[in-house]
Amino acid sequence: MARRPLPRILSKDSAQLARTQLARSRELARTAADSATDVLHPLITISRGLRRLALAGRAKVVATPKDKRGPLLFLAAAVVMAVALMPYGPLLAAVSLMVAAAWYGRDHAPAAPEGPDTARAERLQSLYEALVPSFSTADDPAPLYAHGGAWDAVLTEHEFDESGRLEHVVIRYPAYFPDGDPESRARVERLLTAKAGRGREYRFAWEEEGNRLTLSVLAALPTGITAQHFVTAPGETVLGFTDPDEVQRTLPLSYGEETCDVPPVVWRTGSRSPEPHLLVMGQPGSGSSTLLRSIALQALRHGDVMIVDGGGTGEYSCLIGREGVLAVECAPAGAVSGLEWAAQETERRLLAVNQARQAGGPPPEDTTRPLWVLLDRPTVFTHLAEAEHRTDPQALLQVPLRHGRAAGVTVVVAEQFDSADTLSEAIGQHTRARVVLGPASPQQVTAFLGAPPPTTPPDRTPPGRGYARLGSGPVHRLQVPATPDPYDEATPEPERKAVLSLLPERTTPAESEPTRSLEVVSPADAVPADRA
Ligand SMILES: Nc1ncnc2c1ncn2[C@@H]1O[C@H](COP(=O)(O)OP(=O)(O)OP(=O)(O)O)[C@@H](O)[C@H]1O
Repeated sequence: MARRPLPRILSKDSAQLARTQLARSRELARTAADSATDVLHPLITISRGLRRLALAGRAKVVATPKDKRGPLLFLAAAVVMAVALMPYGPLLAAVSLMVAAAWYGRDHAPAAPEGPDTARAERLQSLYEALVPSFSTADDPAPLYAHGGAWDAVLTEHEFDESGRLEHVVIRYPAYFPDGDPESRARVERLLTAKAGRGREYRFAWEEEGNRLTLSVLAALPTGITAQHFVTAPGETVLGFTDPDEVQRTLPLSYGEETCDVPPVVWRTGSRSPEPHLLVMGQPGSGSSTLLRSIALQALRHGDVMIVDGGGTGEYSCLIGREGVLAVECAPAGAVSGLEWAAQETERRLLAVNQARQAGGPPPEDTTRPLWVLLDRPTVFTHLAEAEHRTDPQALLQVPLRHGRAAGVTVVVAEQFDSADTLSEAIGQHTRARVVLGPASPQQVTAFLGAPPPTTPPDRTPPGRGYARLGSGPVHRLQVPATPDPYDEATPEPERKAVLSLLPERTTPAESEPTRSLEVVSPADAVPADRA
């Protein structure tokens, strides 16, 4: 299989990756050409001078009347003879010729003006002026920023795209600017976003030690990556894809005959994971069910999955009756019985593991297969439970959330922003891996992830686009792989095929399974006898 840096299908979407590589190669070629020119410059000047002298000599001969050419040639020959007979004559003649050639070979073209053209210089000046109120105080004796001051002392690097829009700029700011204060930073970032042009995504990098702020324009993340078999180790789940400079690792992805390497956001689960449970938050239609489906397909490679779907739209029906799928519950009673079983199973595993440890043995086999509990919109059941005075399924999550890590039980919850305050305290406390999808204000992202988004919000947020943060790590931009419901008629054929190819074998005959309605399997029936 041919491996190329980027397939065409991806390069449309991930122009950033391709552009970075192209820019690097261009930069390399330009540097090599510049170095060669520097080394060969004297030689080039002398040859140019010799050529000019030869042309001047020829022109002189042509301009001399024919009757005077004979004496002229005689005179020249006499001079050559005299020089040849003089001590060091040939050497001195050669040196003089080289000096004359070097003089005549000088480049007389006026040097190209350094720095940006007028329009660009005006933009930089306007950016500088806009920053004056933020980066100056009245009592600064030597302000870096002053009205009418020179922008080139503080905007130390700048790049524009072909259309003349600012693409990258490094800004020096005074040491007294409170760059540790989020509100002061946000004010400057808002201002720069407006001045550099809205409608694009910007990353701001504050270098507090050097008092430097770097603004860079980010290309959109690729949206064309479909669900596929990701090359990961057991215990690793790909949440989506991010910027190349954000993570050390890349994953090979296949597109028909081609492959390309894309940087993933990998979430590690299991007994050593510091972030054993995940909470996904977003607006309706932002792609949280799609992310849960993607996680379920990856989890089923090594473990068992139980799904509790409060949305009740049948988005997980493709998983019903598949090997490893213990239950897909979409009714309140089923959700409660499913989660009761999950809590008991967590306790059983915990006890068995503890007993085995005390006996000095390895964990029993029936505790090692990961169990995943995926809940889409659990607050719907909370609301119903309140109305009917029944058990709130969220209350049953306490044990899997608290002890799941040691028992190999992972909980993933997806909820919408408007129901966030109905989520239980245990969910808030124990879900240290977080994803926010769809349109969200910087304040919402900061409150949910515990850190501000590293980029300005995109103008248009496609489904599956957002931010991810694992524990106290950095906030990553994220694009979830397209993992649509294969039974949805609107799903494009290639994506439908991709998802169907990842589904495990059926354990119930296909005829008995409804195509589009939801079947509810009791976990007690579904769990294999040796694990029940
Ligand atoms: N990562 C993605 N790539 C491409 N399309 C996506 C992605 N995520 C979601 N979509 C599309 O966006 C639409 C909504 O997705 P999804 O149902 O997952 O959102 P949701 O947040 O669960 O919304 P709801 O709660 O209203 O069902 C679907 O048509 C889906 O195919």
